[in-house]
Amino acid sequence: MGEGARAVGRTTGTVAVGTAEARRDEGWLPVTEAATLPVDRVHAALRTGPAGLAPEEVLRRRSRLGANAVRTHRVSAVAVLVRQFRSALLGLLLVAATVSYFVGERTDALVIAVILTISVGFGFVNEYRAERAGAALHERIRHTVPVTRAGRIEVVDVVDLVPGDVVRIELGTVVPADLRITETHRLECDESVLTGESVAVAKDPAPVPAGTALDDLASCALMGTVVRAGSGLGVVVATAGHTAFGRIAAGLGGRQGETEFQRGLRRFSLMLARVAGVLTAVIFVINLVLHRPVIDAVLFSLAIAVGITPQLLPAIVTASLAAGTRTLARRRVLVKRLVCVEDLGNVEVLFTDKTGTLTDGRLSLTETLGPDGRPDAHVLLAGLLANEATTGGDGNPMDQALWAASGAAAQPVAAYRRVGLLPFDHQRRRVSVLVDGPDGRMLVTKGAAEEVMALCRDVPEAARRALDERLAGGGRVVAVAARPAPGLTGIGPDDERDLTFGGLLVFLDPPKPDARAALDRLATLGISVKVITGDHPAVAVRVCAQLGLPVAGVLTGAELAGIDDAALPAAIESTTVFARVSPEDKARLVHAQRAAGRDVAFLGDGVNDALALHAADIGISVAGGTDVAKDAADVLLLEKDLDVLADGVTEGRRIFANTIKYVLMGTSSNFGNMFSAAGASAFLSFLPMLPSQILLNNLIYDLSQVAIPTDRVDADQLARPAHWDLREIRRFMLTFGPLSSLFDFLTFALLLSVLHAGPVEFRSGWFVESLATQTLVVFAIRTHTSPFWRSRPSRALLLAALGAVAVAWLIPYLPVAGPLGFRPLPAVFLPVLVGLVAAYLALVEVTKRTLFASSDLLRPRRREPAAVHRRRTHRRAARFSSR
Ligand SMILES: Nc1ncnc2c1ncn2[C@@H]1O[C@H](COP(=O)(O)OP(=O)(O)OP(=O)(O)O)[C@@H](O)[C@H]1O
Ligand SMILES: [Mg+2]
Repeated sequence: MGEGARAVGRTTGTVAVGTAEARRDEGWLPVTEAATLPVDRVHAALRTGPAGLAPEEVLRRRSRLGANAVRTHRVSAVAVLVRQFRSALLGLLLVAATVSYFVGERTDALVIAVILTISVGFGFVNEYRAERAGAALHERIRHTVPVTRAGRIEVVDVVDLVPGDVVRIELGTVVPADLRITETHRLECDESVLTGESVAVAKDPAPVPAGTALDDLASCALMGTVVRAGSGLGVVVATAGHTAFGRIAAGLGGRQGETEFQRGLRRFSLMLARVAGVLTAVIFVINLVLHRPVIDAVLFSLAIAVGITPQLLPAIVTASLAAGTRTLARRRVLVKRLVCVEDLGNVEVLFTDKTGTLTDGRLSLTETLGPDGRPDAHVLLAGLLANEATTGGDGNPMDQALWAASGAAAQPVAAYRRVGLLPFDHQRRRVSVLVDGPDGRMLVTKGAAEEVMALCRDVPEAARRALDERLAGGGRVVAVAARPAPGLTGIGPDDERDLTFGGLLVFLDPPKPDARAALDRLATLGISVKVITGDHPAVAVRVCAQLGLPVAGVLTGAELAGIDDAALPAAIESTTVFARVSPEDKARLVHAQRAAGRDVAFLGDGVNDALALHAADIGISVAGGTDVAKDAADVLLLEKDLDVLADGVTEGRRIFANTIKYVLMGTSSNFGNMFSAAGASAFLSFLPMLPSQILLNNLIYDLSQVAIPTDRVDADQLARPAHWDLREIRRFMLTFGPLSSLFDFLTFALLLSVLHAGPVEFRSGWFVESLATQTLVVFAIRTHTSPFWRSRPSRALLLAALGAVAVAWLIPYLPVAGPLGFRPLPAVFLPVLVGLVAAYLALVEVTKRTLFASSDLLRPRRREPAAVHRRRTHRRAARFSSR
């Protein structure tokens, strides 16, 4: 058990029995109690202060209370091994084989033991490697937060937080522990992960009355929730399992959440297990009625059950996902968790920002226009004054571009002294400064052109015309404006009024040439791309036109405000460009799309994108993006490029398509064969296959399947996301299963009546036939194309399937044939078997056409709200994971 899990375990007891004093002795406070205390009492109780803890004290608390983790990603070989035996079937089989060993059937029991050992070892290696890959992903990802310790601000891994730490949180931050708020600047948190309530909760340092419920704790920020607006400072009062979030996460199980693939497989396995259970009971009874030895009957029926249940499947899916993450890493796409590959495959709608994705992202100043709409170098001065960057190259891209402009050095910036700043924010979309200069004290504003114009007393018609022209040409334009401000000492948003229009700054950010091809690729993947930007609609529309992205409709933030939640999904459906939107709008759009049942990806790199990144099914950011965005994202692109994103989607869908191949194999011949063996045992005077032979058959079959993840996938199976549908799978089973059995009985009839086979020949012949039908059927069902040879399988799959048949054919000639109960087949068997297998495959091929044509295996899924919530909690919890 990891430290986090241990902390969780220990807490549950403490919370139940501990007194407030006892908790203080341990060095933490329940958030409900801390919320009622004044800040200085909280500081005193936790022996901390505004300057934070000393490093030695942090270490002491860390070792006493453990990591601030609710998950562990330590891989324990022992745990993986134990899990291999968790199947009751294997246990029963081992017991039965042991009994059989002592009762007399020594060789058979030994053979069973050997085969089981190989199977278990194989499952172990697969699963262990996949788990290691998953853990390696977690090792590489760090979620950090700025913390004040011993008076200095340092960036600390969230799992290293201890009670008493002083933490700064801002827009988009996931609150890293239960915090008692000490200072706020319009701080609001989205606590829906805990309460299910999506309305943001305003925070304030004042204590709340005793007995206040968790969802009303205005003086605290709760672990796992997201800062929806503003910023603040808080002191950690409780970590890990001592928090409400920690308890919820523990309730979901300490391990990482199951993926939809895995859940689908588990249900599928369960379905097969039920069938196997019934079958086993029936065979057992039949064999008893026929007075066969009990132990033989037990072993035979258990072996059949093992043959039907797909033990290896979950491990193989995890291994495929792990291989997928490696493939993507080579394309410079980093996923934070294995499940992300699967989520990428599910994407139906992509919201993307404009700058850097559709455009180059390198802004350069091209024109400065005066109020008369004509070039005017003087306008640049205002741009340099209302500017948060310095010549050193920090600040936002637009401000940097102004400093980099050719005329910048010549501007008399030095003649002005800044006395106040109202920083840029994505809601206001402007920045203002207060400067003292040759004309006295001035307020200078720079921001979104039409919005700044609206604050001006009077804007010349020529300037408006110039703006419209530049926007239509795809230029990014901001306006500058100013007014004298004698006596003003600081600026608030209300001071940005009665301005005198100063001019326009026009920037060029040309479309990315290769974005066009990437957009086409996303379209063939059935993904609808929507552009979401804080920029002017005309600019976004222009870029779309240049890249060939058809624009169905345009909505601005102001228009969105007038659309209620019920009407929003329809509005989104008919819109391609969302412009002049705020960070909140971005998140609201994502929420609405998800609520309408679509799988949403959001691509963005700014602080203003963090909320939407959290809200999306899969958040994607860029290596060069802001820390908050990178922290919020599930996937990081090392290069901001839509094409690699298309790779990610393809990879996710490829893995799913290949997983379905296993399932269809399992439900067709494999199931049919086991069913036939069971049936045959009722009317034959001997067992149609020995238990050890069934297990060997199953082992070879399993081994041949390992090549499936390498298989090629037809384009039609990649064209849209696919989801599990158990009913469809059952339909396959009820069609292909009996079809396979039909051929088995034909084989039995031929073996017995025409070839006069005795028990040993019968088993040898059927061993080969059953393995050939089980493994070769993959070529027919791996593709919807007919005839199947028009779609080429991967070489590894071809070799594995043919190899399995060859091995089955060879075994009777090997020295092990004796102990295994086989004998070489007479020459006439060969053409007969070849004919049977060919006829079987032909029939599968014909049946598959009708089955695939009417199949809805690719049906879009309906999502249960509870599952969505659970998934989000798992995802949030994954960021608090330690070894
Ligand atoms: N440094 C700045 N000073 C003044 N105004 C700015 C500045 N940066 C951006 N703006 C204005 O605010 C608008 C929105 O910018 P913001 O960065 O919020 O957009 P965004 O959603 O990130 O857009 P994109 O899709 O281009 O990344 C810009 O179109 C511009 O008009
Ligand atoms: Mg941006």
